[in-house]
Amino acid sequence: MLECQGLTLHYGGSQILHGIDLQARAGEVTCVMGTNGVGKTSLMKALAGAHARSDGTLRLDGEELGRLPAQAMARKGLGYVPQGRMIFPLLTVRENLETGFALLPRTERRVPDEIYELFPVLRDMGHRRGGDLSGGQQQQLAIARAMITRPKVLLLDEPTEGIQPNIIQQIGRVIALLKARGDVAIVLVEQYFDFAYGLADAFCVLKRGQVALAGRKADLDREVLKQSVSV
Ligand SMILES: Nc1ncnc2c1ncn2[C@@H]1O[C@H](COP(=O)(O)OP(=O)(O)OP(=O)(O)O)[C@@H](O)[C@H]1O
Repeated sequence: MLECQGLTLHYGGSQILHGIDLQARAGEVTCVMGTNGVGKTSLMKALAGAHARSDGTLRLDGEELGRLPAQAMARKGLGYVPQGRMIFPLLTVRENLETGFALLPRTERRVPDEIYELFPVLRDMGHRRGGDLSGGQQQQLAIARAMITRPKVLLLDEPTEGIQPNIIQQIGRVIALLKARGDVAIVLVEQYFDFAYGLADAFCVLKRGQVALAGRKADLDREVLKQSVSV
């Protein structure tokens, strides 16, 4: 389980996150929601070590994680799929996957069969350049690359952004399959309410850098939740 408490974050002099508490359990999807600019991406960056938090504690399976840089966070088990996917457009699909190897011991540097079972399109397109893939395929590649390091936590920042509605379902299926494995805690930033509601087990709604509403899906009223994330 990933637990953060009292997390704060600044960009220079401006404070963006004001004491966020969040828990994400293995085998569950914890959905971070909120309107544009409330700090969702900043929270993901802080969890991934992509931008250092200013304060607050972070624990993974009970182990306290200091303010580690992104590579060290990844080694600890935090897999991060940033907004915009950040795949390498000129590298092939296979090479993009292999960039995840840097974090693994030499003996474990191979793409597990399971990755291709989850994302068959990546096997078929192994020699194509990342930049030639569709948005949905790139998103699958970005998730697969994060899975190469066998993370305990998968941080997904708006995986449906800029993707055609029919492909969004494919992404949803992949997230549901990863959740069903039971060993990964998925933290999902998502704007599409129905998509998020279908996948989530728990919610954390942000407003101006603070938690406005949080809880388990079963304990939250759907309409109240929907209202809290609408503009
Ligand atoms: N590198 C940065 N330097 C300064 N301010 C930033 C930086 N990145 C984000 N911000 C500001 O921090 C606030 C929160 O941004 P953030 O991207 O975390 O929000 P968000 O909820 O993810 O928004 P969106 O839904 O639009 O992606 C915004 O006011 C944004 O302008």
